Amino acid sequence: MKINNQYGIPNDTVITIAGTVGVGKSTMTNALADALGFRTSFEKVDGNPYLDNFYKDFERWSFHLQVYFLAERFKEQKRIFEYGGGFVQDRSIYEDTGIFAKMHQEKGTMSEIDYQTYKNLFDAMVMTPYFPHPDLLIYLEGSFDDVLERLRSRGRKMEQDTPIEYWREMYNRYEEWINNFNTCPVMRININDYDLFENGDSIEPILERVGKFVQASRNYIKA
Ligand SMILES: Nc1ncnc2c1ncn2[C@@H]1O[C@H](COP(=O)(O)OP(=O)(O)O)[C@@H](O)[C@H]1O
Ligand SMILES: Nc1ncnc2c1ncn2[C@H]1C[C@H](O)[C@@H](COP(=O)(O)O)O1
Repeated sequence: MKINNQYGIPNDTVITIAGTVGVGKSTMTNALADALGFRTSFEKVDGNPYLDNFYKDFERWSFHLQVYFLAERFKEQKRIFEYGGGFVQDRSIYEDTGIFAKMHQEKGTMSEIDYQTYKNLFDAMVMTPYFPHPDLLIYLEGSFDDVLERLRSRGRKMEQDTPIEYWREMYNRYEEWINNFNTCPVMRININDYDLFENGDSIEPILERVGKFVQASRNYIKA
């Protein structure tokens, strides 16, 4: 096991960043990958052939979008595996089903049949012993108002045009989801506890915590 950093984080570690839309996952992904010399895996928003249409008509496009995201994330998973790890990933695959697909099914914007088809596919591809889970899921959390402010400041039109209730519903679901998530180790970070723009050094304590988490979970697996 090779380690090229002072935090004791092995070079083959896979870290995934989870959290609601706009909370700061992409920014954190870049900061951690830069600090560790890791590769990044981003979800593509530009060039996503369904996303714009989805926001205009959930019922029509939710199944298509979920299948698209699943295929994209699975391809990324394969790439991560082929490189032998050393990645920071923007959004976990678990949020697709645990948050998005479930929410649309329960709100009636994805039919029960479509949801079951999607869920069967997801379980067959992901929830199997052959699918490598990340070493650590970093969950970013903050107040709803702070997240909304970030969403506004980012200014993606399709998200701005979506009613605030959508983001509130998602925010509440995220809190419940993370409290019950146990597929891989979780480290929670409050977005008020660091500032990657004004104080680049605030990544340091995060890296130290990541090192401790990864070592503890690898020792646990070995024992
Ligand atoms: N630590 C931070 N402090 C202040 N603003 C941030 C921070 N991280 C992200 N942002 C801003 O919040 C918005 C959403 O961040 P982003 O990383 O794109 O979120 P996500 O990937 O979770 O959707 C962007 O405008 C980004 O510049
Ligand atoms: N699985 C998904 N279903 C619906 N919408 C999704 C899914 N994954 C991501 N999205 C949307 C939400 C945002 O508008 C963009 C990008 O997400 P972000 O949290 O900003 O990285 O895609």
